[in-house]
Amino acid sequence: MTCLSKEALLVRSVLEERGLETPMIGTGLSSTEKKERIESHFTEILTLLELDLSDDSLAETPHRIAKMYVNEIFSGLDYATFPKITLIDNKMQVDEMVKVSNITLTSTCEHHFITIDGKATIAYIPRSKIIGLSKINRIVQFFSRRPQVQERLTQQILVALQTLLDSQDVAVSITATHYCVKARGVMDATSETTTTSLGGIFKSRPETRAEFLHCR
Ligand SMILES: Nc1nc2c(ncn2[C@@H]2O[C@H](COP(=O)(O)OP(=O)(O)OP(=O)(O)O)[C@@H](O)[C@H]2O)c(=O)[nH]1
Ligand SMILES: [Zn+2]
Repeated sequence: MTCLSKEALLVRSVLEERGLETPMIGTGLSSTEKKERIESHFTEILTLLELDLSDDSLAETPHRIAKMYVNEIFSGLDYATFPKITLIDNKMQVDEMVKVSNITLTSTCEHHFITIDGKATIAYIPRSKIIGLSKINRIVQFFSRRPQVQERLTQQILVALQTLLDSQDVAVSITATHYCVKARGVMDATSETTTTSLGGIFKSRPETRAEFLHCR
C-alpha cells in the first residue's frame, strides 16, 4: 500500500467533507491489475468495432490505452500522484495578489471521455505562507488528470489551494474548449467555456474580484 503525503491526505479529506471529491468506488486492484483489465476490455471494444488487432499498427493499442489511462490521463484519481508541495514562510510580507496566468490545462470530459483543452489563471493573496510557483501548475495538472466536468475541476483546484495555503483568498478561472462540443455532437468549433471559483476577499471585495478577472 502506498503511503500518501500529509498534504494529499488533507486535501482529500477537505474535498470529501465538502462533497467535491470525484465520485469513486474502491476496487482494491493494483495499478498493474487495473491496466491488465482495461487492456482486456479495450481488446473487446476494438474487436466489436471490427478492427483487426492482428494488424501491426493496432496490435498494441489496447495495451497503450490501458497504460495511458492509468499512468497518464487518469493518474490524478490516485492521491499517490499528488504533487510534493513546497510552502515558504511569507518573510517578505507580500500582501498583494500573486497571479499565474495561462497555465496549460488538458483534461478529459467525463461525459464523453474526450479531451478538454484549456488554460487556467490562478491568484491568491499571501498570508503566512507562499507556495512554490510550479506547485500551482502541478495542482492544476493533478486534478485535470481525471475524468472531469469543468465546474468541479475549478472547485477542486480552489479548495486544494485554500487548504494548502490555509487561506480563503484564492481565485481560479478556467477557459477551455470541450472536444465533446467541438469534434462531435453540436460540432461547434469556436465556443469556449469559462468557469470561475472565487474565495474570501476575491468574492467579497469587488475591486479584488475585478483585478483578478480583468487585469492580465
Ligand atoms: N456543465 C458541463 N457540461 C458538460 C461538460 N462537459 C460536457 N458537458 C455536457 O454534458 C452534456 C451531456 O449531455 P447528454 O445529452 O447526456 O449527451 P449527448 O447526447 O452526447 O449530448 P450532446 O453533446 O448535446 O450531443 C452535454 O450537454 C455536454 O456538452 C462540463 O465540463 N460541464
Ligand atoms: Zn463531453
